[in-house]
Amino acid sequence: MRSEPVVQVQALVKRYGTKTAVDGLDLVARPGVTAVLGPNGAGKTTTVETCEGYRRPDSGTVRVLGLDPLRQAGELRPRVGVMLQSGGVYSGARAEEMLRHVAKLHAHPLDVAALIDRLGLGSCGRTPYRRLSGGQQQRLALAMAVVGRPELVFLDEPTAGLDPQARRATWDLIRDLRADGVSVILTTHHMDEAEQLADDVAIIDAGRVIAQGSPEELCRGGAENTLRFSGRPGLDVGSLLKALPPDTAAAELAPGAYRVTGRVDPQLLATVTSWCAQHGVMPDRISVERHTLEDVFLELTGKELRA
Ligand SMILES: Nc1ncnc2c1ncn2[C@@H]1O[C@H](COP(=O)(O)OP(=O)(O)OP(=O)(O)O)[C@@H](O)[C@H]1O
Repeated sequence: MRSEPVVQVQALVKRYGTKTAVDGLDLVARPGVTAVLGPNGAGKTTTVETCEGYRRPDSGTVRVLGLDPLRQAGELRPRVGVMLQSGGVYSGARAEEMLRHVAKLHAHPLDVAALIDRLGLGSCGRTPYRRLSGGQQQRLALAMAVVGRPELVFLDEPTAGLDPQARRATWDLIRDLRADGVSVILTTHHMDEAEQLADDVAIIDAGRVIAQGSPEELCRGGAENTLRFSGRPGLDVGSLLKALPPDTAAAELAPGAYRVTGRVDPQLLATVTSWCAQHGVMPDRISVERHTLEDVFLELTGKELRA
């Protein structure tokens, strides 16, 4: 994979009348899968549509594969796949015909039949677009975005409203794209999707990127994690605390149910189990609750992700 950024956005500002939708946004996406997360109205779609060349920045610069999406659109178009939420499709066209048509516009398209099968669209290949279900339309839009073997794909909420099976098929397809060296910019409302698929996550709020990093980095940088164990009631929690690093808390929440909060790393786990061994305690259950991306998001934005 090339290591130069696939998308570079600098100081992007985009206003709609008096409303500033994007407010000096900086974003660098490297090869791989980048998830763009943010609460409703944060400016995700506006940013992505500017990268796709559908919107003109009021100020700032946008480069996609090193090119200007407005001035170099002709050069960029065959190299980039875009999944449109809706529209742009003649409602009477049949699903398979449409996909074959898009495939023909590209020099080295994917195998259309295999892609149809892959996305579970086999039963509706001859169905006119307007008669497809919402989920089928969405999978077709995904197929149309990737069939040309682009170097980079923009996927705007690709699994919104899909059933679990279609969602898994979409995830598998995105993983395969990544393995083939295709970069993906993915906006999503699903934290688990970002955690599962993304090499890098950018959290957008009020028109700016407020945090960016791998899911692990973001979760590590966030608040404390929790370790729970159960043992006999009435253990000397004060003595356990003395064995633990400063800034760690420990408590017996209910008889025999203990909770340790702090930076839970392998060393801390080892300290707790060795303290138990020294005190003749056999913990019958021990668990670590990792801080999730959802927690980080909530802490940073103060908002729930879902609408
Ligand atoms: N065409 C438009 N005209 C006026 N205001 C707009 C337009 N498009 C978006 N906005 C406003 O700009 C802000 C950012 O919208 P945008 O769609 O980029 O956010 P988003 O993060 O994609 O939100 P969502 O998760 O709800 O899709 C919102 O306040 C929205 O209402």
